[in-house]
Amino acid sequence: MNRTRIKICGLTREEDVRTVIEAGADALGFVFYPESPRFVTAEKAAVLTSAVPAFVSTVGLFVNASAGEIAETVRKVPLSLLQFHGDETPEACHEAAALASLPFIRVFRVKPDTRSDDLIQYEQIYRNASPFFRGLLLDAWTEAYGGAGKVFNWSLVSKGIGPRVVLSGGLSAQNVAGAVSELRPFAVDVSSGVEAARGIKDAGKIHAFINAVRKADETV
Ligand SMILES: O=C(O)c1ccccc1N[C@@H]1O[C@H](COP(=O)(O)O)[C@@H](O)[C@H]1O
Repeated sequence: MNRTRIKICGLTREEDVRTVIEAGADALGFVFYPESPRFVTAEKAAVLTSAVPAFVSTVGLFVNASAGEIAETVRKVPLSLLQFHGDETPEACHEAAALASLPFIRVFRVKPDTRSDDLIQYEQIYRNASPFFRGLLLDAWTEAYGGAGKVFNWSLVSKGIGPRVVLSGGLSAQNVAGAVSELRPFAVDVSSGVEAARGIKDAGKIHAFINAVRKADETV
């Protein structure tokens, strides 16, 4: 049986962190992008991550932050992985990851004219640029960089999109099983689809999302 890894992103409250851990997510995401409604300061994230047990990952999401800013955050918050969700070049990702001594994933924001070859090329560029690179995260292209709850056209990417690909963009308990069976990503990542309001998670939606992934895992 496949076991799709699950990341729940955009956590801002201790009760939501507890719910996500109890529900069995593999990774928790914290948004260090000041323009996001889910933004948390490093000080707040340090409190939120203190409740995270061993073997559950903590992911720091950044949008066009400098290597120095990221290193400063990492000094205060125990993060396992960096997520670059802006326009960061391969060199910028490598510099920040090396300074922070942390691996990273890089977003590819899928547009209507994206082709499978574009993903393969992009993946190779980042892989060649840095030993800290751990894979691509696919999201729908939006002006706001991410967290918009927007689904991209999955048929633009091939089935079995890659051993390390993280799928995101408008996922929810309603559509995630289809995504897992259709694309077989290594992991799925959700923010808007498990919220009651921006930055406020909904425990029922979190449990429904994780149950839907686990049920789909039984069929692939
Ligand atoms: O969550 C945000 O506010 C955010 C801001 C800027 C860049 C990315 C952001 N979130 C990430 O976007 C994708 C898709 O989220 P959604 O499920 O469609 O809401 C996901 O990887 C979030 O981690």
